[in-house]
Amino acid sequence: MEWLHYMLVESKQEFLQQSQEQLAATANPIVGSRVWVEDPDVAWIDGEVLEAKGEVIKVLCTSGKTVVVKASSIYHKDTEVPPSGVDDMTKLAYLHEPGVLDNLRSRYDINEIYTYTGNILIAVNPFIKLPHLYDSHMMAQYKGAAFGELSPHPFAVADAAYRLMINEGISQSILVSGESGAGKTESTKLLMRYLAYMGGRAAAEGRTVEQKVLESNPVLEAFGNAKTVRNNNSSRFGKFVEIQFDQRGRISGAAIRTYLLERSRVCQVSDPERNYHCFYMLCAAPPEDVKKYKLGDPRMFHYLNQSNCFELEGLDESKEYRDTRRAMDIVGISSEEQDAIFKVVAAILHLGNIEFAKGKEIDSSVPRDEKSWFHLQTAADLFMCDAKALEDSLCKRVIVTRDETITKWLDPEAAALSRDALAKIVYSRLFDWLVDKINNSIGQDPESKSLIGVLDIYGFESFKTNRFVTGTPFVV
Ligand SMILES: Nc1ncnc2c1ncn2[C@@H]1O[C@H](COP(=O)(O)OP(=O)(O)OP(=O)(O)O)[C@@H](O)[C@H]1O
Repeated sequence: MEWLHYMLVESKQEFLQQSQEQLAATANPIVGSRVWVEDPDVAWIDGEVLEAKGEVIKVLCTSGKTVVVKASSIYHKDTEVPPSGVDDMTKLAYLHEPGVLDNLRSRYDINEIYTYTGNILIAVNPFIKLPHLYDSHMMAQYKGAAFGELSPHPFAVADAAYRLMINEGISQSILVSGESGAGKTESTKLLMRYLAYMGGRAAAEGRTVEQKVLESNPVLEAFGNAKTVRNNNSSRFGKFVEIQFDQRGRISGAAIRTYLLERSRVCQVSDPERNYHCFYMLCAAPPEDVKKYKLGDPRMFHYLNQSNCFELEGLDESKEYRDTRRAMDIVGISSEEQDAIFKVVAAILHLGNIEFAKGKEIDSSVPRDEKSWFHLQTAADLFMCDAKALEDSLCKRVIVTRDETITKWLDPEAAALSRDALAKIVYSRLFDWLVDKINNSIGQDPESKSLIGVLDIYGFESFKTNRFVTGTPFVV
């Protein structure tokens, strides 16, 4: 039950207050009552209290095991819950962790992946396609239905936000939060699809704003997504999509704001993860492009071969390259601009292959061998800059004081760090440029009356030891 995510439409106050009151429900369990106790294998297991002596409680678990636990570590079990669970967890007598997880599991077992907690929607990732849940017939059903009248669904959340915006004239936001791989990006797309359905214009009016927003996804994913331990297509950036509406509630513009791109991934990848998708797809481009950018097998490149994962099951990188190019055409990135983008991507790979050795001066460095000189020259050609200037920027540091400018040599380790810093900054500028380009193509409406924002805050990973701080966890 680890793939959960939460969507919040309005205030979280009510939920927090209620859960705090109900957490206190464990006091004084009596003999014969049903309780939850922690279990090392299944997280929580239910059982019956056999003995209660002050703080010490003896419980006969449903697994047949008898355990002795502290009164403060057990939770009452709600025996009134139907076997298929409840569709809104505020209906549970006890809103504590074992109760919530048990209810989500009961619903998941009958293929109900969505559950409310008041106006929060909780989704459990099904990891299988459920097209019947998201078709136009389903959207028609949720249109105008009161929140809670139909089964829990992202369309109901989007519908409630849309109606509040129209009826009260106030802009709304929907927060999509959860751990990596929980399904936030998929849910964000569903929310946008529904908002497009409600506020969309007729197809006869040409390519619509909502089409453009959805069409920009493959471009953003190629440059901002990567395979992680949890998710083969993990978004490594946060995204706030702002859909703007006119007086009549029709979509009039949109903007995508991105933040916190995980820059360290450009030059540091751990097994079995991968770098950003665009690097691998460029290595699998048609031979003329591979030749033009002096690329080849991804195993040749330091920024890719720190991990042993190069391919993704079921993914044809050369097709991904063609699809990304096509998506770039659609969002209005010209073929000259596309060439410039991929030159930068290739240059970063060459940059990563420059190694440094000690130079003649004390604590200085120079590219190590013929191979490093080749990659330096190629990176400079692709960046369209002078190779000597690039070498100096890696091997020297310029310090400007009030009175003078001092040039300091860097030793081989410092030069390698300076190379990685350049790769990261260039990549993140490229990403920002792409987002600007997409926004120009979608078009914002400075006159818009109100907007609905969808925040997809990317997943935090809960490892035993967190190597990188990848984002700020949200507490819902
Ligand atoms: N509603 C759904 N129906 C079917 N499959 C889903 C659904 N939601 C998620 N998935 C599956 O789970 C995978 C991971 O989902 P998604 O990329 O949306 O996660 P995420 O929370 O955005 O992760 P990250 O924070 O790492 O970007 C998807 O590629 C898809 O295969």
